[in-house]
Amino acid sequence: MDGEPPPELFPEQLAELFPGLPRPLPGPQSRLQRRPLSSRERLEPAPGVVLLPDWLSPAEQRDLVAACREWARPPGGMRTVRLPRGGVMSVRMVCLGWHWYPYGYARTVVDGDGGPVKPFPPALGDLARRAVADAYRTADEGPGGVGPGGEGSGRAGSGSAGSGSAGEVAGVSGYAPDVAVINHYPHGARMGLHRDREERVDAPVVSLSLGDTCVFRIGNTETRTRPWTDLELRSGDLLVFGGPARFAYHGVPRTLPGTADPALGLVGRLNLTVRQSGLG
Ligand SMILES: O=C(O)CCC(=O)C(=O)O
Ligand SMILES: [Fe+2]
Repeated sequence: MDGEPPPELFPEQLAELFPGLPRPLPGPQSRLQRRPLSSRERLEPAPGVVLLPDWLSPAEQRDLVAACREWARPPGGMRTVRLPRGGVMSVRMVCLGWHWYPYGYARTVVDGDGGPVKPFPPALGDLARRAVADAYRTADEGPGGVGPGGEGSGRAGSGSAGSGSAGEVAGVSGYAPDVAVINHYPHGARMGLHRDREERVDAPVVSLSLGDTCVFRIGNTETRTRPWTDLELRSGDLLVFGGPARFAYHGVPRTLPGTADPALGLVGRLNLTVRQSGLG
């Protein structure tokens, strides 16, 4: 993640405030298209970006929420993140494996209680590997039934992977995730457009959503401005961005408070991104 401008500033607001600002020409990602916000089909809205709705079963979602509660405990637990220029992120965050702070990785919570970062759980690595395999599975590889829900769920492998097939996406073979960044979005929280760029390798980012629905914006690799695509992410959805989209700007303009299933027992939204740091 980077912080120019601070996360609370959105480029469309900038454009409204300063209508005279020159608009950058669409970059190589100009193929990004607007899609219906609420489609529940497998979606590949841009090369390298794959959304698999309802990838996690309700039981897996509950287990992950319970695990997040444990990971949130001190030391090295859920913290408020301060940005170098004085801003405060509206999400709260806890990391596993490596501690992300603005803007780097450390083994201890250098911008919090100084505690050691909790270990990256092997089970989360397994889940992320399965996520990447499901996301970039080509149509002719068949459903496989390895995703949560298994065969017959009508999800895994249910579409053409297009340019996203595993053989072509950087960092898929030998994918070795070692970091999880867990964000809690209380009502009203959001995350400005940024790139995940503290990692030293280009392996895909795996993102799992729990609780309230959000609007997730994925843009282009060049600028914080359009073209971008808004996707609705609901509890249980898997989003993977890799290959040409690995370093695309992305963010969460808003969550939809109260949309979570009350049975999940979660107020707000949790997002887990699993990454490969390349830090060794
Ligand atoms: O909450 C999300 O869906 C995105 C989180 C994110 O972009 C990040 O943690 O870097
Ligand atoms: Fe991010």
